[in-house]
Amino acid sequence: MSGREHGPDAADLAWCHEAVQGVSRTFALTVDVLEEPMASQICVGYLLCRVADTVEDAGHIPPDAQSDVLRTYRRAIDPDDETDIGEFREAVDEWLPAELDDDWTVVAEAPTIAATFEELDPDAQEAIVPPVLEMVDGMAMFVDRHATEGGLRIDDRDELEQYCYYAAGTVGNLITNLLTRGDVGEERAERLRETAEEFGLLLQLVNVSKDVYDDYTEENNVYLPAEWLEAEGVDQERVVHPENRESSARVVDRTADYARSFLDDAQAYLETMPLSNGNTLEAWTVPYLLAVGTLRELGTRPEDALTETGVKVSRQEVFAVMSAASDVGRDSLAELRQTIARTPFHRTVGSAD
Ligand SMILES: CC(C)=CCC/C(C)=C/CC/C(C)=C/COP(=O)(O)OP(=O)(O)O
Repeated sequence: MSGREHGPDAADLAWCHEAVQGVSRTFALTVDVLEEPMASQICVGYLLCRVADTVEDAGHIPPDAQSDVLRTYRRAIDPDDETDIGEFREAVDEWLPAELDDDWTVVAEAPTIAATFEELDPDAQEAIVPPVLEMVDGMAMFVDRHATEGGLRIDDRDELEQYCYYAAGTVGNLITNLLTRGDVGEERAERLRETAEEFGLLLQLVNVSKDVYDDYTEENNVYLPAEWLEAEGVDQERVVHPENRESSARVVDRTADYARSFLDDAQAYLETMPLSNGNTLEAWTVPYLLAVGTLRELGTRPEDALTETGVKVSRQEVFAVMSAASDVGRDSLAELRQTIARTPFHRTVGSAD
């Protein structure tokens, strides 16, 4: 391939940047504050992940078909396999909703994403492919495992951790592969490899804790472990039933606590990350601090994760965090984390700037 000389088609790359804005709050913010070439590499790498994630989350595709489509996608991404991305596009065609939302537009445009990917620097492609393949393998495995239940039903903490690894730990590895190209010392690279998965787990577990209602009602997935729900006397199928509100909320609490156990490793990652090839501290500090804020909100009203109300930090706080992250230094991360764990950040900002 002659990617090095030409680089991605400008219109396709611009489309990828626009697409990421519609599908992930985390990566919309992140890609915006990365510099080139990292911004485009993370953008395209994440879109490759997002195609698989949308197919996996699709409640309307029967598990057998879901798993077939995921495996076709895997073959199309694998450079050692002849399968063309066009075969995936054909396989998924019958499952595309009549009206394409942002997520399904990304699935339908998988050939554009793959073509853009193939024009990235070869070393970036090599960094991105293995974690994407691992993610797709894991997702296909989970779909097969829970085929008879029609949606995912996580059994216990180990299975929750395994799921979060495939959904987000692999993304942490993708980012780390990109960041550790070139001359990053071996010790530093090792530290990043030791904490990357945990960063992904933190973000995914925050999503699992706060999105219980939407995950169940829109995607027929229950990530709160059956074992933890049973200990509170709740059947997994009745996780969002009003009569179980208090008991399920205790499991939301427990899941949020589990997420908190990964905060130190995520912070260590931020403190270690090289700021080269267009990487910025700001890009990954924003999702980290927003996770801290979301965990604070979950701590005060876990029951909102079980209703349409949902749990999230306010827009004012998002803006305040983004603004603080734009000139954050590694040495102020610990203090910012402590502040946000206690109080919505926009209420403290006067003293912060
Ligand atoms: C080493 C390192 C930096 C690791 C972190 C890896 C990482 C960013 C993983 C993705 C986690 C995630 C939950 C994405 C989607 O969230 P979302 O809230 O954007 O998705 P949504 O908007 O679709 O809900």
